[in-house]
Amino acid sequence: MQKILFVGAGSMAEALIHGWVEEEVVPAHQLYVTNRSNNERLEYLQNQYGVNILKEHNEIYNMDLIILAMKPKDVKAAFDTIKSFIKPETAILSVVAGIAIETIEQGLGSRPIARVMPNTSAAIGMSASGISFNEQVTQELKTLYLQMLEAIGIVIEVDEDKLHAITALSGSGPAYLYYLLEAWESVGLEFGLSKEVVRKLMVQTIAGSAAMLQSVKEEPDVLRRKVTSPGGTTEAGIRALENNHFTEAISACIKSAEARSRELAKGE
Ligand SMILES: NC(=O)C1=CN([C@@H]2O[C@H](COP(=O)(O)OP(=O)(O)OC[C@H]3O[C@@H](n4cnc5c(N)ncnc54)[C@H](OP(=O)(O)O)[C@@H]3O)[C@@H](O)[C@H]2O)C=CC1
Ligand SMILES: O=C(O)[C@@H]1CCC=N1
Repeated sequence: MQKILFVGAGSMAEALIHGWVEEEVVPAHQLYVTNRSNNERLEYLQNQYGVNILKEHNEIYNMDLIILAMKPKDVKAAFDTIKSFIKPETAILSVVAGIAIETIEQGLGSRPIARVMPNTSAAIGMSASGISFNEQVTQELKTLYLQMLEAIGIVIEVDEDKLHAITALSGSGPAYLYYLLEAWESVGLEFGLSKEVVRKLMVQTIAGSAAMLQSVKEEPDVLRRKVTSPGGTTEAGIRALENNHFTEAISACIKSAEARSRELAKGE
């Protein structure tokens, strides 16, 4: 894989570039970026990570891998711009939520196509990614993709239909946790603690809980019960969550995201 082009240069492209360059998975000089119009953004990525800016569309012909990293609504326009410049052997890796392999085949022709659903923690080597392939992806190419994704976190191969669920769970997942932290932080401030202190406590609490789940190998409900003393503070807190329909809210959150991914697949 000598030359890799990101078509779309936003948050997700940057997270992957950051992770791959930092983890020395792909040298920056092999990475190229292009977008619709924001040249400043391309210059920022060039200055920050040492990647190349694609100068003209003819250069697309030299790419070994094209990573699709635009919003789902922009996919069609991007296909129209790039399709006549892509050579038949060039592989495609799409991070676009909801857009099916079949749609990419229709837009860019029959070729090796993989869909990956990473998350923005790829930037620090902590992505949780799901991946699916079409039949033209060789075992060698699969292995390469899995290595590239394992270098920036964990990766799980699934049937393409399950990517909707992975998008809803771990693709969008960081945003749910940041949203939780926003709420947590504002209560901490209400109690008169400094933002710095609350942040330190919450980050450590989340990291510690995740590490406990990973190392102690007990179910979340067992770990939860160990924190919850009868008649104590946690019990009071959990009761308030129940009274405010916490489980229903989380279930609705993830199911709405999954349903939205399916809508995106239909072009809605
Ligand atoms: N952000 C996330 O956490 C995750 C995102 N994804 C997926 O990654 C994709 C990108 O998301 P994100 O990075 O957040 O989006 P951003 O809005 O940050 O970036 C989108 C990029 O696409 C470019 N673009 C738009 N239209 C075209 C076009 N026709 N040709 C070339 N480039 C184009 C934009 O260029 P310009 O600025 O010039 O308009 C911009 O660089 C989405 O499909 C999303 O589903 C997947 C997993 C997680
Ligand atoms: O919100 C989105 O549609 C994308 C997909 C997963 C995370 N961000």
